[in-house]
Amino acid sequence: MDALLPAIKPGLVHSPASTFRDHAFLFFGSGRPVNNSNLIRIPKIMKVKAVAHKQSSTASSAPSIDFSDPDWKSKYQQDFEARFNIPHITDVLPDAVSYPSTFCLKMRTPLSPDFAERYPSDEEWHGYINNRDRVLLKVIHYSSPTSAGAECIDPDCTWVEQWVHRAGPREKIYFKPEEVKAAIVTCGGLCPGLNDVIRQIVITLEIYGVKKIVGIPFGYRGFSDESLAEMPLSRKVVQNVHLSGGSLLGVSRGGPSVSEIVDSLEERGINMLFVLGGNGTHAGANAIHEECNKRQLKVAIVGVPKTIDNDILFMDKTFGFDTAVEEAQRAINSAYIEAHSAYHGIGIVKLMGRNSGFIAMQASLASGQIDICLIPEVPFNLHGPHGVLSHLKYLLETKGSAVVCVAEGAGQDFLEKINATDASGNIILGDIGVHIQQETKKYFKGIGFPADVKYIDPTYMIRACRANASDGILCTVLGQNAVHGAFAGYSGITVGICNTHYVYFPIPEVIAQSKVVDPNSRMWHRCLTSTGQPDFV
Ligand SMILES: Nc1ncnc2c1ncn2[C@@H]1O[C@H](COP(=O)(O)OP(=O)(O)OP(=O)(O)O)[C@@H](O)[C@H]1O
Ligand SMILES: O=P(O)(O)OC[C@H]1O[C@](O)(CO)[C@@H](O)[C@@H]1O
Ligand SMILES: [Mg+2]
Repeated sequence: MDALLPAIKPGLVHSPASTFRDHAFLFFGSGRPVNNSNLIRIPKIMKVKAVAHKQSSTASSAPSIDFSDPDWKSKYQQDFEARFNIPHITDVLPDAVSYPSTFCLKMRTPLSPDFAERYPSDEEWHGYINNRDRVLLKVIHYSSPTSAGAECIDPDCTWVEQWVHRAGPREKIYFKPEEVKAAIVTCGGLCPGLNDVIRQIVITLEIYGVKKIVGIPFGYRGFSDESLAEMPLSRKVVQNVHLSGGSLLGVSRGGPSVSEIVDSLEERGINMLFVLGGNGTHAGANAIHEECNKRQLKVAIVGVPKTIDNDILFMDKTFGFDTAVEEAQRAINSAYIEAHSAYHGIGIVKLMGRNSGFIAMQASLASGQIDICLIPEVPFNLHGPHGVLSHLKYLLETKGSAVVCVAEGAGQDFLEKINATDASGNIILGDIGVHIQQETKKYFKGIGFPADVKYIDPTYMIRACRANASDGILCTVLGQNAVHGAFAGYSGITVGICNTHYVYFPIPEVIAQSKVVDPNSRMWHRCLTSTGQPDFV
């Protein structure tokens, strides 16, 4: 162990929970920023917007783990269990009554005479999830902090099991279907699969026996804008909505305050709210959940993470991401063909990804046509002997053409700050794609080296399409599980896929930071292997 120490750069790392529960942990590993972990070093590039600064944080005064304490591991695990505990309506309403579930897996049809009264409660086989079922959050046991991508809690990289709650239907439900008014709202930007999730939520609610289901139009705005009427939803209404992209309900950024939203929930008699959105939307959902608790309302608030950026912590992926990556292939292939067919052709493609380079990285990997992939997490120079431009010259000299894929959040330091935010408080970014295009043209003109530069920005095309099959399945499972979570009485939770299993997370844990690409991960290394690009610093 001692021999390893010089290679280890421990940093004080705040876990996502530290934002909420005054904890911090030492991180041992390669010393590079890590992500997708319960141990997070906050990278410099992180643009933490309203999500984080609207939450209270006392993390800076947090204690760290004392590894000389022989019980540190069990204390860590207890803390973890507490952090990932999922809030339940009985936490604030201890007298809330439960009922046998009306979700019956053996029911042939909701109208079948055999099962008109649902399954008898003494039925042995039921297919329900036990509340104590758990899923392992981390499945790799790194034997050393120097293992690629290692995420270690202590200097010995001790194996610490971290369990999260398994999603699915429970035997006991806390809402009588006939007393439920469920609402669905879609917020933030578009994402392939929104309609698939809406559809599955409606279908599953009906299977439980819910009759009152409505859509709130245009995101949170729909709660306050009186000109926007609720949209009644049923299996019939949503039957084919997944065949097109976008959101049946519409989306928006910004909107009313949390207390206005909860006033509106009360006025409308909504006691189940399904919130589809990204980090910002989930921050809102959690605040709505807390406000409902404060008012002692029996309301279940359940999120479904939506983002093509794939920037939500702890999840294998978010719905829409796969489709966006797939759609990006068209743009990359066009850039490749243009570049390849031109004399000294250079194709540049900009892809979405405000804080995270997942789309750019995966699209580059998938296409096999990218020579240079630039993401927000990995600093680079454009100019200078090790810069992107001189590598482009080398590529033109050796291969005759080159293709660059750049994430929208990359290289923001090169651009003048716009100092503006959108309606939700997200920082408006400068256009790195146009900047690289201009600098590339200038550079080759300056050195008198012919180069034919073509720029493609498929921005909205990669998210305004319908979900592919893989995302369609993910949306189906997430949508169904969202309803199971609400009926089971959980609130302030979100659903996710974790090591291929489906789980519930408490919302604050997944939005504490944006998930980012770990420059020390195997996946980024694979991307570098595939492109063959050098370091640009
Ligand atoms: N910290 C917050 N507290 C309460 N509401 C918030 C917060 N941050 C954002 N919201 C609200 O959530 C909604 C969506 O936020 P935002 O526009 O940031 O999209 P998002 O959910 O992060 O999705 P995307 O990935 O498309 O950006 C907006 O209506 C916004 O007002
Ligand atoms: O133009 P809009 O709708 O604000 O959305 C743009 C943003 O949406 C996202 O796709 C998802 O958050 C970001 O990558 C991008 O910056
Ligand atoms: Mg966001």
